[in-house]
Amino acid sequence: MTDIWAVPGFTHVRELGAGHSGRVVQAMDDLTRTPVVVKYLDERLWRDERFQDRFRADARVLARLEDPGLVQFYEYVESPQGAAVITEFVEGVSLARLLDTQGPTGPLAALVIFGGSLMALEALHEARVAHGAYSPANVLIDGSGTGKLADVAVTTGDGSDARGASYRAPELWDGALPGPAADLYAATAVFVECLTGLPPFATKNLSSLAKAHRNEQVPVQALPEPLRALVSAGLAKHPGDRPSSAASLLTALDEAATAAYGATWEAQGRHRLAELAAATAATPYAPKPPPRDNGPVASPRAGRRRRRGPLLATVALALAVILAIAAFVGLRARSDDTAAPAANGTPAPTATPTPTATGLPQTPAALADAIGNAAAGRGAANFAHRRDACCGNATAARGVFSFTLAGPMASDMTVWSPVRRDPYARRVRAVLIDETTYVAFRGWREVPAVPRAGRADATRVYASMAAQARWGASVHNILALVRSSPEIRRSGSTYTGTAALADLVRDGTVGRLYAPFGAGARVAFSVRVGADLLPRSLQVTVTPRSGARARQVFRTNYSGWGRSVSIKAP
Ligand SMILES: Nc1ncnc2c1ncn2[C@@H]1O[C@H](COP(=O)(O)OP(=O)(O)OP(=O)(O)O)[C@@H](O)[C@H]1O
Repeated sequence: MTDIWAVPGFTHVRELGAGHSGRVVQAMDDLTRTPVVVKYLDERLWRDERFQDRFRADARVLARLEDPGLVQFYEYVESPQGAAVITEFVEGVSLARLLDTQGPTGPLAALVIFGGSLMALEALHEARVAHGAYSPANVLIDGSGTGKLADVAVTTGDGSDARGASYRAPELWDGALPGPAADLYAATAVFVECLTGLPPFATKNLSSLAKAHRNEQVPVQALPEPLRALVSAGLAKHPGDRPSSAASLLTALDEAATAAYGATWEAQGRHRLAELAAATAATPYAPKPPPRDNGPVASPRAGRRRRRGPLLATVALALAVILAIAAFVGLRARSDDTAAPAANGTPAPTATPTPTATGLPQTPAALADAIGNAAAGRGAANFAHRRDACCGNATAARGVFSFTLAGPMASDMTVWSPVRRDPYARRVRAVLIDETTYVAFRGWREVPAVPRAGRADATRVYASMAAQARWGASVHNILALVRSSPEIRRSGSTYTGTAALADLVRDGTVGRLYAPFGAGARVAFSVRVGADLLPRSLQVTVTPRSGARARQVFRTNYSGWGRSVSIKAP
C-alpha cells in the first residue's frame, strides 16, 4: 500500500493533503537538507501500465527541464510498494485556495496568472510534455505573486478526475490523450474563473458538463470586453482552432492587456496577486473533499461564491486587508525557505530576524543601498537564471557568483539553451572573471569581452550567452533597475517598478544587457527580498517598442547567500 511506504532518503515533515492523484507530503532531503515535496501516487495510477510508460518518458524530460514557472521536478521513484514523484517545495498557496477564500482576482492579477502559466506551458510544450491536468489546484502562488505549475503529467488522462472536469477540453471528453491544445483550453478556463469566480460552464453533473464543453457557446458577455477575444480563442471547441502555441496566445494576451490597461499592467497585476496570496495564506482554510467521481462537478467554490452577498463581500474585503498585513509579516519571516534550492543542493543560511515593516526601505535609492550592502556583506550566492524570448535567444544558466559593490561579479556557471533541438542546448561550463570569459566547449578556451571580427563559433556563442546570464543575474542589475525606477511599490517582501531604459543603457556594467532593445523599450521588474534584504528572486520584462512579439523575460532565483566560493580562471 502506498500509505505505509515511505521513499528512503527523505524525512517526512508534514502531510500537505491528498488529491485525486495521490497523497502529498512535505519532506526534507536527508542528504542535501533541501525541503521537497513527495507525492505518493494513487494506486490507480502506479498500477496503470500505460500511465507508467508515459510518465517514465516524461520524467526523463522533466528532470532536465528548469523553468521558474514550473515546480522543479527532481525524481521519480518506483518500488514494489508504490511510486512517488519528488519535486521542489513551494512556500505559497494554491490558486484553488486563493479563489476559494478571496473570490475573483480582478483582471490584472488574472492576466498575470494566465500569462505566467502560458510561459511555463510553452517551456513544457517545447520539451514535448503536456501538463494534462491544469487546474487551479495545480497552480501554486508564492509570496511574490509568481505562479508555478505543479503535478505536470501526473494524470491518466482518462477523465476520472471529477474536479478537473470544469477545465477539460472537448477532445478529452471524446477520449483523446491530453496535448498542448488541451492545456491552452484548461488555462483559458481557469482564466475565466479568475475573472468571474466561476469556470466557463458551471453545471451540475458530468454529462451536462461534457455537453457544454462540446457544444455550448463560450459565455464571454460577463468578461471585460478587451479580454473576450482571448477567451474565445483559447476555448475554441476544436483544438486546431485554438492558438497554435502557448507563446502565440501569450503574445495576444500581452497586446490585449497593454492596450486595455496600459504599460504597467503586469507590475500592477503582480502586486495585486501578491496581496491576494498574502491574504489567502492568513485565512483559515479547510478544503472540501473532492467530489465523488460521478457526482456533481461544478467547482466546489461555485455554490459558495454565488451565494455571497454584497455585505459579505465588503466584510471579506476588509478582513482580507487586515489579514494581508498580518500575513506580510509571516511571509517575510518564512521567505528564506522559499529560495530556490542551491545549485549544489545546499539550503540558504538561516535568516536574520525580521525587521519591522516601518524599518523597510521606502524609496528606490534606499532600497538599492540596502540590497547592495546586504549582498556585499554576504559576498556570494547561488543563482538560477533564465531568459525567455518570444523568438529564439533563450538562455538558461545555473551557478555561483561572487559580488562586491565595486567590481563586476565573477561567475562560475553552467549555461545552455533551454530550447529543444537548439544547437546550443548542450550544457557547457563557463567561468567569467572581469572582462574575460572562459568556456569549456571541447576544452577550455578564453574569449575576450570584445570578440575579434569573424564568424561566431560555438565557443563565442556560449560566451555571449554566459555574459548575458552573468549580468542578467547580477546584483548590479537589481541595483541599476531599482535606482532607475522613478518609484517602487512594495507588497510583502516584493518590490516592483518600471525602470528607465536610457539610464540602464548608460550603466557601465549592465548597460550592454539593455542596449540592444533600443529606445522606447519598456522595462518592468519585480524583486523579492528576504528578511535580511538579500535578493531571493528577480523578474524583468523588457518589451521593445515593436511590441509583445519581441518581449523578453529574465528570471533569476538566488539562494545560499554567504557561501564561501573561490572563482579562479581554469
Ligand atoms: N510542490 C508543492 N509545494 C507546496 N505545496 C504543494 C506542492 N504540491 C502540492 N502542494 C499542496 O499539497 C496539497 C495537496 O496537493 P495535491 O496535488 O494532492 O492536490 P490536488 O491538486 O487538489 O490533487 P490532485 O491534483 O491529485 O487531484 C495542496 O494543498 C497543494 O497546494
